[in-house]
Amino acid sequence: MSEDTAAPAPAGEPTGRATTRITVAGERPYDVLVGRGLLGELPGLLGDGVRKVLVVHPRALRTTGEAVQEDLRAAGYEALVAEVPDDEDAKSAQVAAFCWGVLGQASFTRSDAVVAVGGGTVTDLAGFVAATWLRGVKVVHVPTTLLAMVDAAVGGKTGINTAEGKNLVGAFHPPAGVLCDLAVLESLPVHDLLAGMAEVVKTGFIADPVILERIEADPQAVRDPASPVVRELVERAVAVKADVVGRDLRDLGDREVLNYGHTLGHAIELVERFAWRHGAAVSVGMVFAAELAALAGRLDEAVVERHRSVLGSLGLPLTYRGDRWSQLLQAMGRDKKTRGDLLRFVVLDDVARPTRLEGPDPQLLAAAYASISRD
Ligand SMILES: NC(=O)c1ccc[n+]([C@@H]2O[C@H](COP(=O)([O-])OP(=O)(O)OC[C@H]3O[C@@H](n4cnc5c(N)ncnc54)[C@H](O)[C@@H]3O)[C@@H](O)[C@H]2O)c1
Ligand SMILES: O=C(O)C(=O)C[C@@H](O)[C@H](O)[C@H](O)COP(=O)(O)O
Ligand SMILES: [Zn+2]
Repeated sequence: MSEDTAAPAPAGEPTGRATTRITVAGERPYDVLVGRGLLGELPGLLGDGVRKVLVVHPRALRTTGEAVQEDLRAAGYEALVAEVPDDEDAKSAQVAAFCWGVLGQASFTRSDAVVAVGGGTVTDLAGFVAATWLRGVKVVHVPTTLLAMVDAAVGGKTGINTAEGKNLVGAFHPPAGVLCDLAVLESLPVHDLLAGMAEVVKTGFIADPVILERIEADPQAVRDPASPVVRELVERAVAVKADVVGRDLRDLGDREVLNYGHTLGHAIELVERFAWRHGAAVSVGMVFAAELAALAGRLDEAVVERHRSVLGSLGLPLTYRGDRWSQLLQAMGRDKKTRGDLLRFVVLDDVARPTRLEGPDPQLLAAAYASISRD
């Protein structure tokens, strides 16, 4: 992680700190910038040779999307916008086809680019559109939710949902750069900020316990997007993600740890027909994974309780409906970590010691579920 002064925070900004630059290694390394007032950095991340840019934004962020379009036009680009539905409705084959139509009508070539302005649903969709248009054009992400800054915009996993489940269609397509402008978090509803904190907590449990200590020290401070602790948490979580995806872009081994809590989490999202925020479902999924590891004799009960206390202090859910177990089991069978009939879970041996649990006994699974289920 390094600091630079390329885009100093405008006068009056609360932190007054320079921009932090976290480089993600890989075939084409790229930078994640964290700071305030970063939009001027967009042309630098787009790089040379780009003439046309499609700005993809959700309905709720029309003003922001159009402002980015205007900035790009002022910088000499031919900029278009594609407005997509809010929330998970953006991640569908129909919406991807709509974006391909816009790119086709405007004759986008391989040297042109896509810019995603939005939460994780929009970075996933726009990344997938960029991965598939002409078999791959540049994408730059401008994440506008905490979750997208710390997780979805970094690492090149892109995708859409199908009727059968989350992210079942997608591609690995790393961005050319990521701009995390913390000022945009100030309009984010607090429940969305806290949903993003679930993925921050995830990186704490799998790799960086200081994240957990910061939240435990002052759970109220993390509800204020202008607080220095939120910036530190963003930087720490991005650093964990950058390290993991820099070693294993294609999810062939190490990267699976980023799926902690997601086996049950994704199943809950499907059963809830995507009415739950991703982060909320992952919160329950992490408590489940912790209970499973404890029942398997791998994790101390104290660490299980630490899951409940950290996630609970953020107002995140810890339980789910007892009457949905068979539906959840069926959905978990389609998780990407499953091999044949063998369910596989990321579990912890301890904090920052992630491992895998393969093919757990069905009775163990049911017992772990009983410990998180409610009427
Ligand atoms: N590709 C990955 O590695 C990865 C990682 C984690 C999550 N994800 C995906 O990310 C998605 C969840 O992302 P999310 O939680 O950001 O949800 P989201 O994209 O649905 O955004 C949440 C809501 O906030 C609104 N919003 C966004 N920015 C705002 C702002 N600055 N001010 C006010 N409102 C704003 C959006 O319109 C939406 O209604 C899921 O589909 C999940 O699967 C992907
Ligand atoms: O980047 C990853 O790898 C992750 O698993 C991060 C998760 O937070 C994210 O939700 C991801 O989209 C899940 O991927 P999937 O492969 O289970 O669909
Ligand atoms: Zn996730």
